[in-house]
Order: sequence, then C-alpha cells, then structure tokens
Amino acid sequence: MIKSDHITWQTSQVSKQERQQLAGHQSAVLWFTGLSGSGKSTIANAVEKALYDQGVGSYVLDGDNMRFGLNKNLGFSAADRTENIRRIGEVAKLFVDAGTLTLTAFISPYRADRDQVRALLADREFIEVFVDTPLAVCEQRDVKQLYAKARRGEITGFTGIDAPYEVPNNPEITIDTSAQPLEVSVNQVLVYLQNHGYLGGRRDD
Ligand SMILES: Nc1ncnc2c1ncn2[C@@H]1O[C@H](COP(=O)(O)OS(=O)(=O)O)[C@@H](OP(=O)(O)O)[C@H]1O
Ligand SMILES: Nc1ncnc2c1ncn2[C@@H]1O[C@H](COP(=O)(O)OP(=O)(O)O)[C@@H](O)[C@H]1O
Repeated sequence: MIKSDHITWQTSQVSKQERQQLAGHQSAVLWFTGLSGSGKSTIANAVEKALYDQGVGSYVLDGDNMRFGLNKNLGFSAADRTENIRRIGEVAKLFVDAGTLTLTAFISPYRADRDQVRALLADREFIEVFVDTPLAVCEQRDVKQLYAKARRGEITGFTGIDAPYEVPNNPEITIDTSAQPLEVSVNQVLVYLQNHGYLGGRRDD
C-alpha cells in the first residue's frame, strides 16, 4: 500500500534497454539465498570479481552491510525479515533499471518474500541461487560463532536452529558448497549467465 497521495512516477529519457546496451550486458539480480554460513557472500563476491576481470560491472548487496544502513531499524522477527527483503527487492529493482548486474546475499528465509521480489522484476531478471549447504556444515564453519550462541540460547530466532528456512521450489541455480570448491561454484554461476545470454553471445533458453 502507498501512503502518499499526489505522487507520479517520473519517466526517464534513457531506457533500461539503452543502459544495458551501453553497459554491453543484460541487467538482472542474482539472488543468493541460504543459511548463515552457507557461502552466499563468499560466492557473490567471487562472482563479482570474476565478472570484473572479464570487463563486466556488477554490484553486491550484502546482508550484514544493509543492516548497518538502510535497514538499521530492522531486527530478525519474521515481520522485520519480510520488510528487510522487501526493501532489498526494491533497491535491487532500481539497480536493474540502472543496467547493473546485481548480486544479493541475504538469508531471505521465506519463500513468499523471495517470490514477491521475483514478481517485482520482469521475466529473466530474477535468478534465484540456492546455496544449499547442509546446516551441519554451516554450523561447523560457524564463521561468526553465532550458531554456538544460538545453541546456548544466547541468540533466539536463529535461522536453522529455532527459526525457519524455507527451501526454494524452483531455483535457477543450486550450489552445495560442501560438495565443491569455490571456483567450481563461481564457474557454475558464470556459465549460467553466459548460456542464458546475460553476458552477450549465444543464448540457450
Ligand atoms: N537471528 C538471526 N538469524 C539469522 N541471522 C542472524 C541472526 N542474528 C544475526 N544474524 C546475522 O545476520 C545475517 C543475516 O541477515 P539477513 O539480512 O541476510 O537476514 S534475513 O534475510 O533478513 O533473514 C547473518 O549473516 P550471514 O551469516 O551473512 O547470513 C548473521 O550473521
Ligand atoms: N567451497 C566453499 N565455497 C564457499 N565458501 C566456503 C567453501 N568452503 C568453505 N567456505 C567458507 O564458508 C564460509 C561461508 O561464509 P559466508 O560466505 O559469509 O556465508 P553466508 O554469506 O552465506 O553467511 C566462509 O568462511 C568461506 O570461506
């Protein structure tokens, strides 16, 4: 629902297609979703670097970082996570309109919230990347020692422990970081982008 009256969408003299043409590639969102510690940020950042090395500009929106700024008034209740993802979806949509290949790394545990973002974007503009690393592996990594805290009851509502993670039904890409090294995951994403025509050249679909 929009609260403001008397507002009008301002159209631009440069279209999204023209911005994409200038950039030399399609714009879209690679939406990484998965448990804390599954590898979302690591893969997204490595993909950004690999794309940069190929002369393709992209930008990573990262969970923790967004919570320091735009979303600093949000916590981890179900309602706050939904609002977190809604805002990120709107930001990602603006990035796509700007002609940018955008990578997002948020747990985004609720299927309905992810589907809302998909619905915000045009066909092909939302690429869901399910980082399907088993909970046991994420917990063993425990990069930030948050699983240990959650197990001790020092954090409540922690995803995978006492808060839900709803797995995607039809992700465009699925990656299990416990089964393959980082370079293979990065390549999996790059090959998807190449084969589906996002980077220019031949399209498989
Ligand atoms: N309760 C609880 N549950 C899950 N995660 C928690 C929690 N509290 C803090 N953290 C840290 O916050 C990071 C997840 O933030 P996100 O914005 O991606 O979460 S969400 O999409 O809104 O669910 C997550 O970072 P990542 O490990 O990068 O996923 C955690 O470090
Ligand atoms: N094959 C792999 N692919 C990606 N990350 C891996 C792999 N093996 C170990 N890791 C480690 O797992 C951790 C994943 O953390 P991170 O990328 O921050 O996850 P998330 O963003 O999903 O919370 C990193 O410390 C990374 O070095």
